[in-house]
Amino acid sequence: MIKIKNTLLPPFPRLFCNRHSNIANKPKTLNKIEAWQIHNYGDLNELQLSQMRTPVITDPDQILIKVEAASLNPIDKAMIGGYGRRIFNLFRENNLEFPLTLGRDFCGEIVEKGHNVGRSYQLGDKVYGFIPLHKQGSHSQFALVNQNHICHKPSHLSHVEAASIPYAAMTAYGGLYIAGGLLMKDVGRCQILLLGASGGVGTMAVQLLKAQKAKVVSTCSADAVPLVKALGADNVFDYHQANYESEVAARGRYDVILDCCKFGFENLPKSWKYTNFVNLNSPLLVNTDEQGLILGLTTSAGNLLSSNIFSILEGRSIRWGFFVPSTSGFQFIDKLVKRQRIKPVIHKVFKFHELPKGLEMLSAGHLRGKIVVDFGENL
Ligand SMILES: NC(=O)C1=CN([C@@H]2O[C@H](COP(=O)(O)OP(=O)(O)OC[C@H]3O[C@@H](n4cnc5c(N)ncnc54)[C@H](OP(=O)(O)O)[C@@H]3O)[C@@H](O)[C@H]2O)C=CC1
Repeated sequence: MIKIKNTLLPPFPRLFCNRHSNIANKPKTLNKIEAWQIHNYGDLNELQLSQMRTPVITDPDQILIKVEAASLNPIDKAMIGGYGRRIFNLFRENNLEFPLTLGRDFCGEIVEKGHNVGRSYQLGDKVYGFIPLHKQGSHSQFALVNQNHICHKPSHLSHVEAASIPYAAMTAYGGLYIAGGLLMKDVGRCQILLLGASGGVGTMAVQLLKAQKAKVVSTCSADAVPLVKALGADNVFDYHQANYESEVAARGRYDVILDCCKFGFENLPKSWKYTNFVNLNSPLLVNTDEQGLILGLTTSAGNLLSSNIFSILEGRSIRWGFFVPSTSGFQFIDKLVKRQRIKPVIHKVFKFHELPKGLEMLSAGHLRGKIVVDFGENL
């Protein structure tokens, strides 16, 4: 059931937005926009549809977006449970932890901009992009974003399609290119193994790699094999089949194995040869949440070191991959999207007021691409 909570925040001074605003696109009552927020950590029941003031630009690089669509990501559900709170709270503006708006990417329209934002972004422009984890998110009718974290919406995509891409693609980029080291390599000569290629991150990773002519071997469930093949993967193996481990091993050495399904380094068959194994579910944030910053960081460093001790001797390394809010990374992805080398893969679309249903579906797993929330004309 939808719960509505009134959380009218005190207005901040309008320091940086001066004349760059498009009042016509704002809601009639500025004090009453809606956002999905949590007021405590817990389970999905903590999520409430709150009424709040339209966010106000406080940084000259900020842009106010009227959000038209936003995707759902596993991190949204994890953050409802308090995941990452110790580290993210270090960077939150005004130490404002609650109410917390989730949502890490979006597509929408520029309605206001700070005075550092140049002519390349005009009021009324349609853009898509991402929001770093320590910021208030995009599951809100209006959201503040940084001009370095957006690009113009590709004209061939709908707002729902465009919103499905940024966070998942940037996680694939962070895992493969930054943690996996592909930035330093001739990707066309690399062979990559994607574990869990059917999900949000996996479907982006396949397309990113194929756009650069890498050899891509991937695993997924039987029903997703046609999808992953259609995205371009060279070999796709159903991980429920008894012989899949030997089939994967038979393809030879992998420059990177990207784990998009919590497979775990410790569960890798000995027969799989690789240079870098990238885990997208590092224990870093869980350790700091549970043990505090110093002990958590120390434990995490110990975890990483111990899993690497024998690996390094054998010429391979275990790494942690993350979503990285990289401007150049997003520009790289945007180019591939605009050349139609990366296409959106959407599992299901929910309306704004149905967002918790989307998170329930996400929690149940077995996704084939992204769940996206369409904000529609509900302002
Ligand atoms: N560190 C970071 O910054 C980030 C980390 N992540 C993490 O990355 C992972 C991927 O995220 P995302 O793609 O959004 O998640 P999804 O839930 O969209 O995708 C996971 C996919 O893996 C499949 N799968 C499950 N088990 C296996 C298996 N043993 N072998 C092969 N495929 C399997 C699932 O389908 P099926 O079960 O039907 O086979 C599903 O399609 C998540 O664990 C997430 O927590 C995501 C974003 C950022």
